[in-house]
Parts: sequence; structure tokens; C-alpha cells
Amino acid sequence: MSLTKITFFERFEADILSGKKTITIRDESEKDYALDSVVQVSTYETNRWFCALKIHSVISLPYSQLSEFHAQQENMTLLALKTVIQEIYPNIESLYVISYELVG
Ligand SMILES: CC(=O)Nc1ccn([C@H]2C[C@H](O)[C@@H](CO)O2)c(=O)n1
Repeated sequence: MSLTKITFFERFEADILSGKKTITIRDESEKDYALDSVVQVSTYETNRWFCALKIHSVISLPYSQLSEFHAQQENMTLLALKTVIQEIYPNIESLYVISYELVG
């Protein structure tokens, strides 16, 4: 069964709503989004709904292959992105880049 919801930390909400952040990087437990599906988005902290996203792609990405290109799509520096990923998914090599479009 595909996932239909996703949560983000509140600190990323503004970047998602402004279109500055167009990907998220998740682990194995959050890779099962169907392409072209629309998923409902809420904050991790309070489960407050704030938008809907259309899933464009889910692509396997080893941590070691994180690049400036991914950082640009996250609207952060590569160092900041690597730091965030290590905080959320410590020592996990197998990651997935989920690209999306804001639809509501
Ligand atoms: C809130 C939650 O359950 N999990 C996550 C995981 C990742 N993010 C953000 C952090 C970075 O911008 C990218 C990379 O993973 O996605 C998040 O907001 N919430």
C-alpha cells in the first residue's frame, strides 16, 4: 500500500510553501509513495495540515552521493543538508530522494 501522508519539521514549512524546497530525503520506511499521487502534508510537531504535494519521483540515493544539486533543491548548503540528514538518519547510507510539486 502506498503512503498518502507525509510530515515535515515546521522549520521547513515556509520553504515548501514558497517553492524553494522541492525535494525531501527520507529513509527506507518512507519511500513508498506512488508516482503522480497527491499526498497530504502536516507538521511533525503538531500534526497541523499545511499543504498537498504531488509526487514526481522517488529515487534511491546513497548518503555518500549527496551533492550540491540536492542541496540546492533543499534550499540549503550541502554542509547543512548533510548535518540535517545525519541528525535525522544517523549512519544510514540507503536514502531516497522524493521530488514533489506543491498542488494545494
Ligand atoms: C518530520 C519527519 O517525520 N521526518 C522528516 C525528515 C526529513 N525532513 C526534511 C529535512 C530535510 O530538509 C529533508 C531531508 O530529509 O527533509 C523533514 O522535514 N522531516
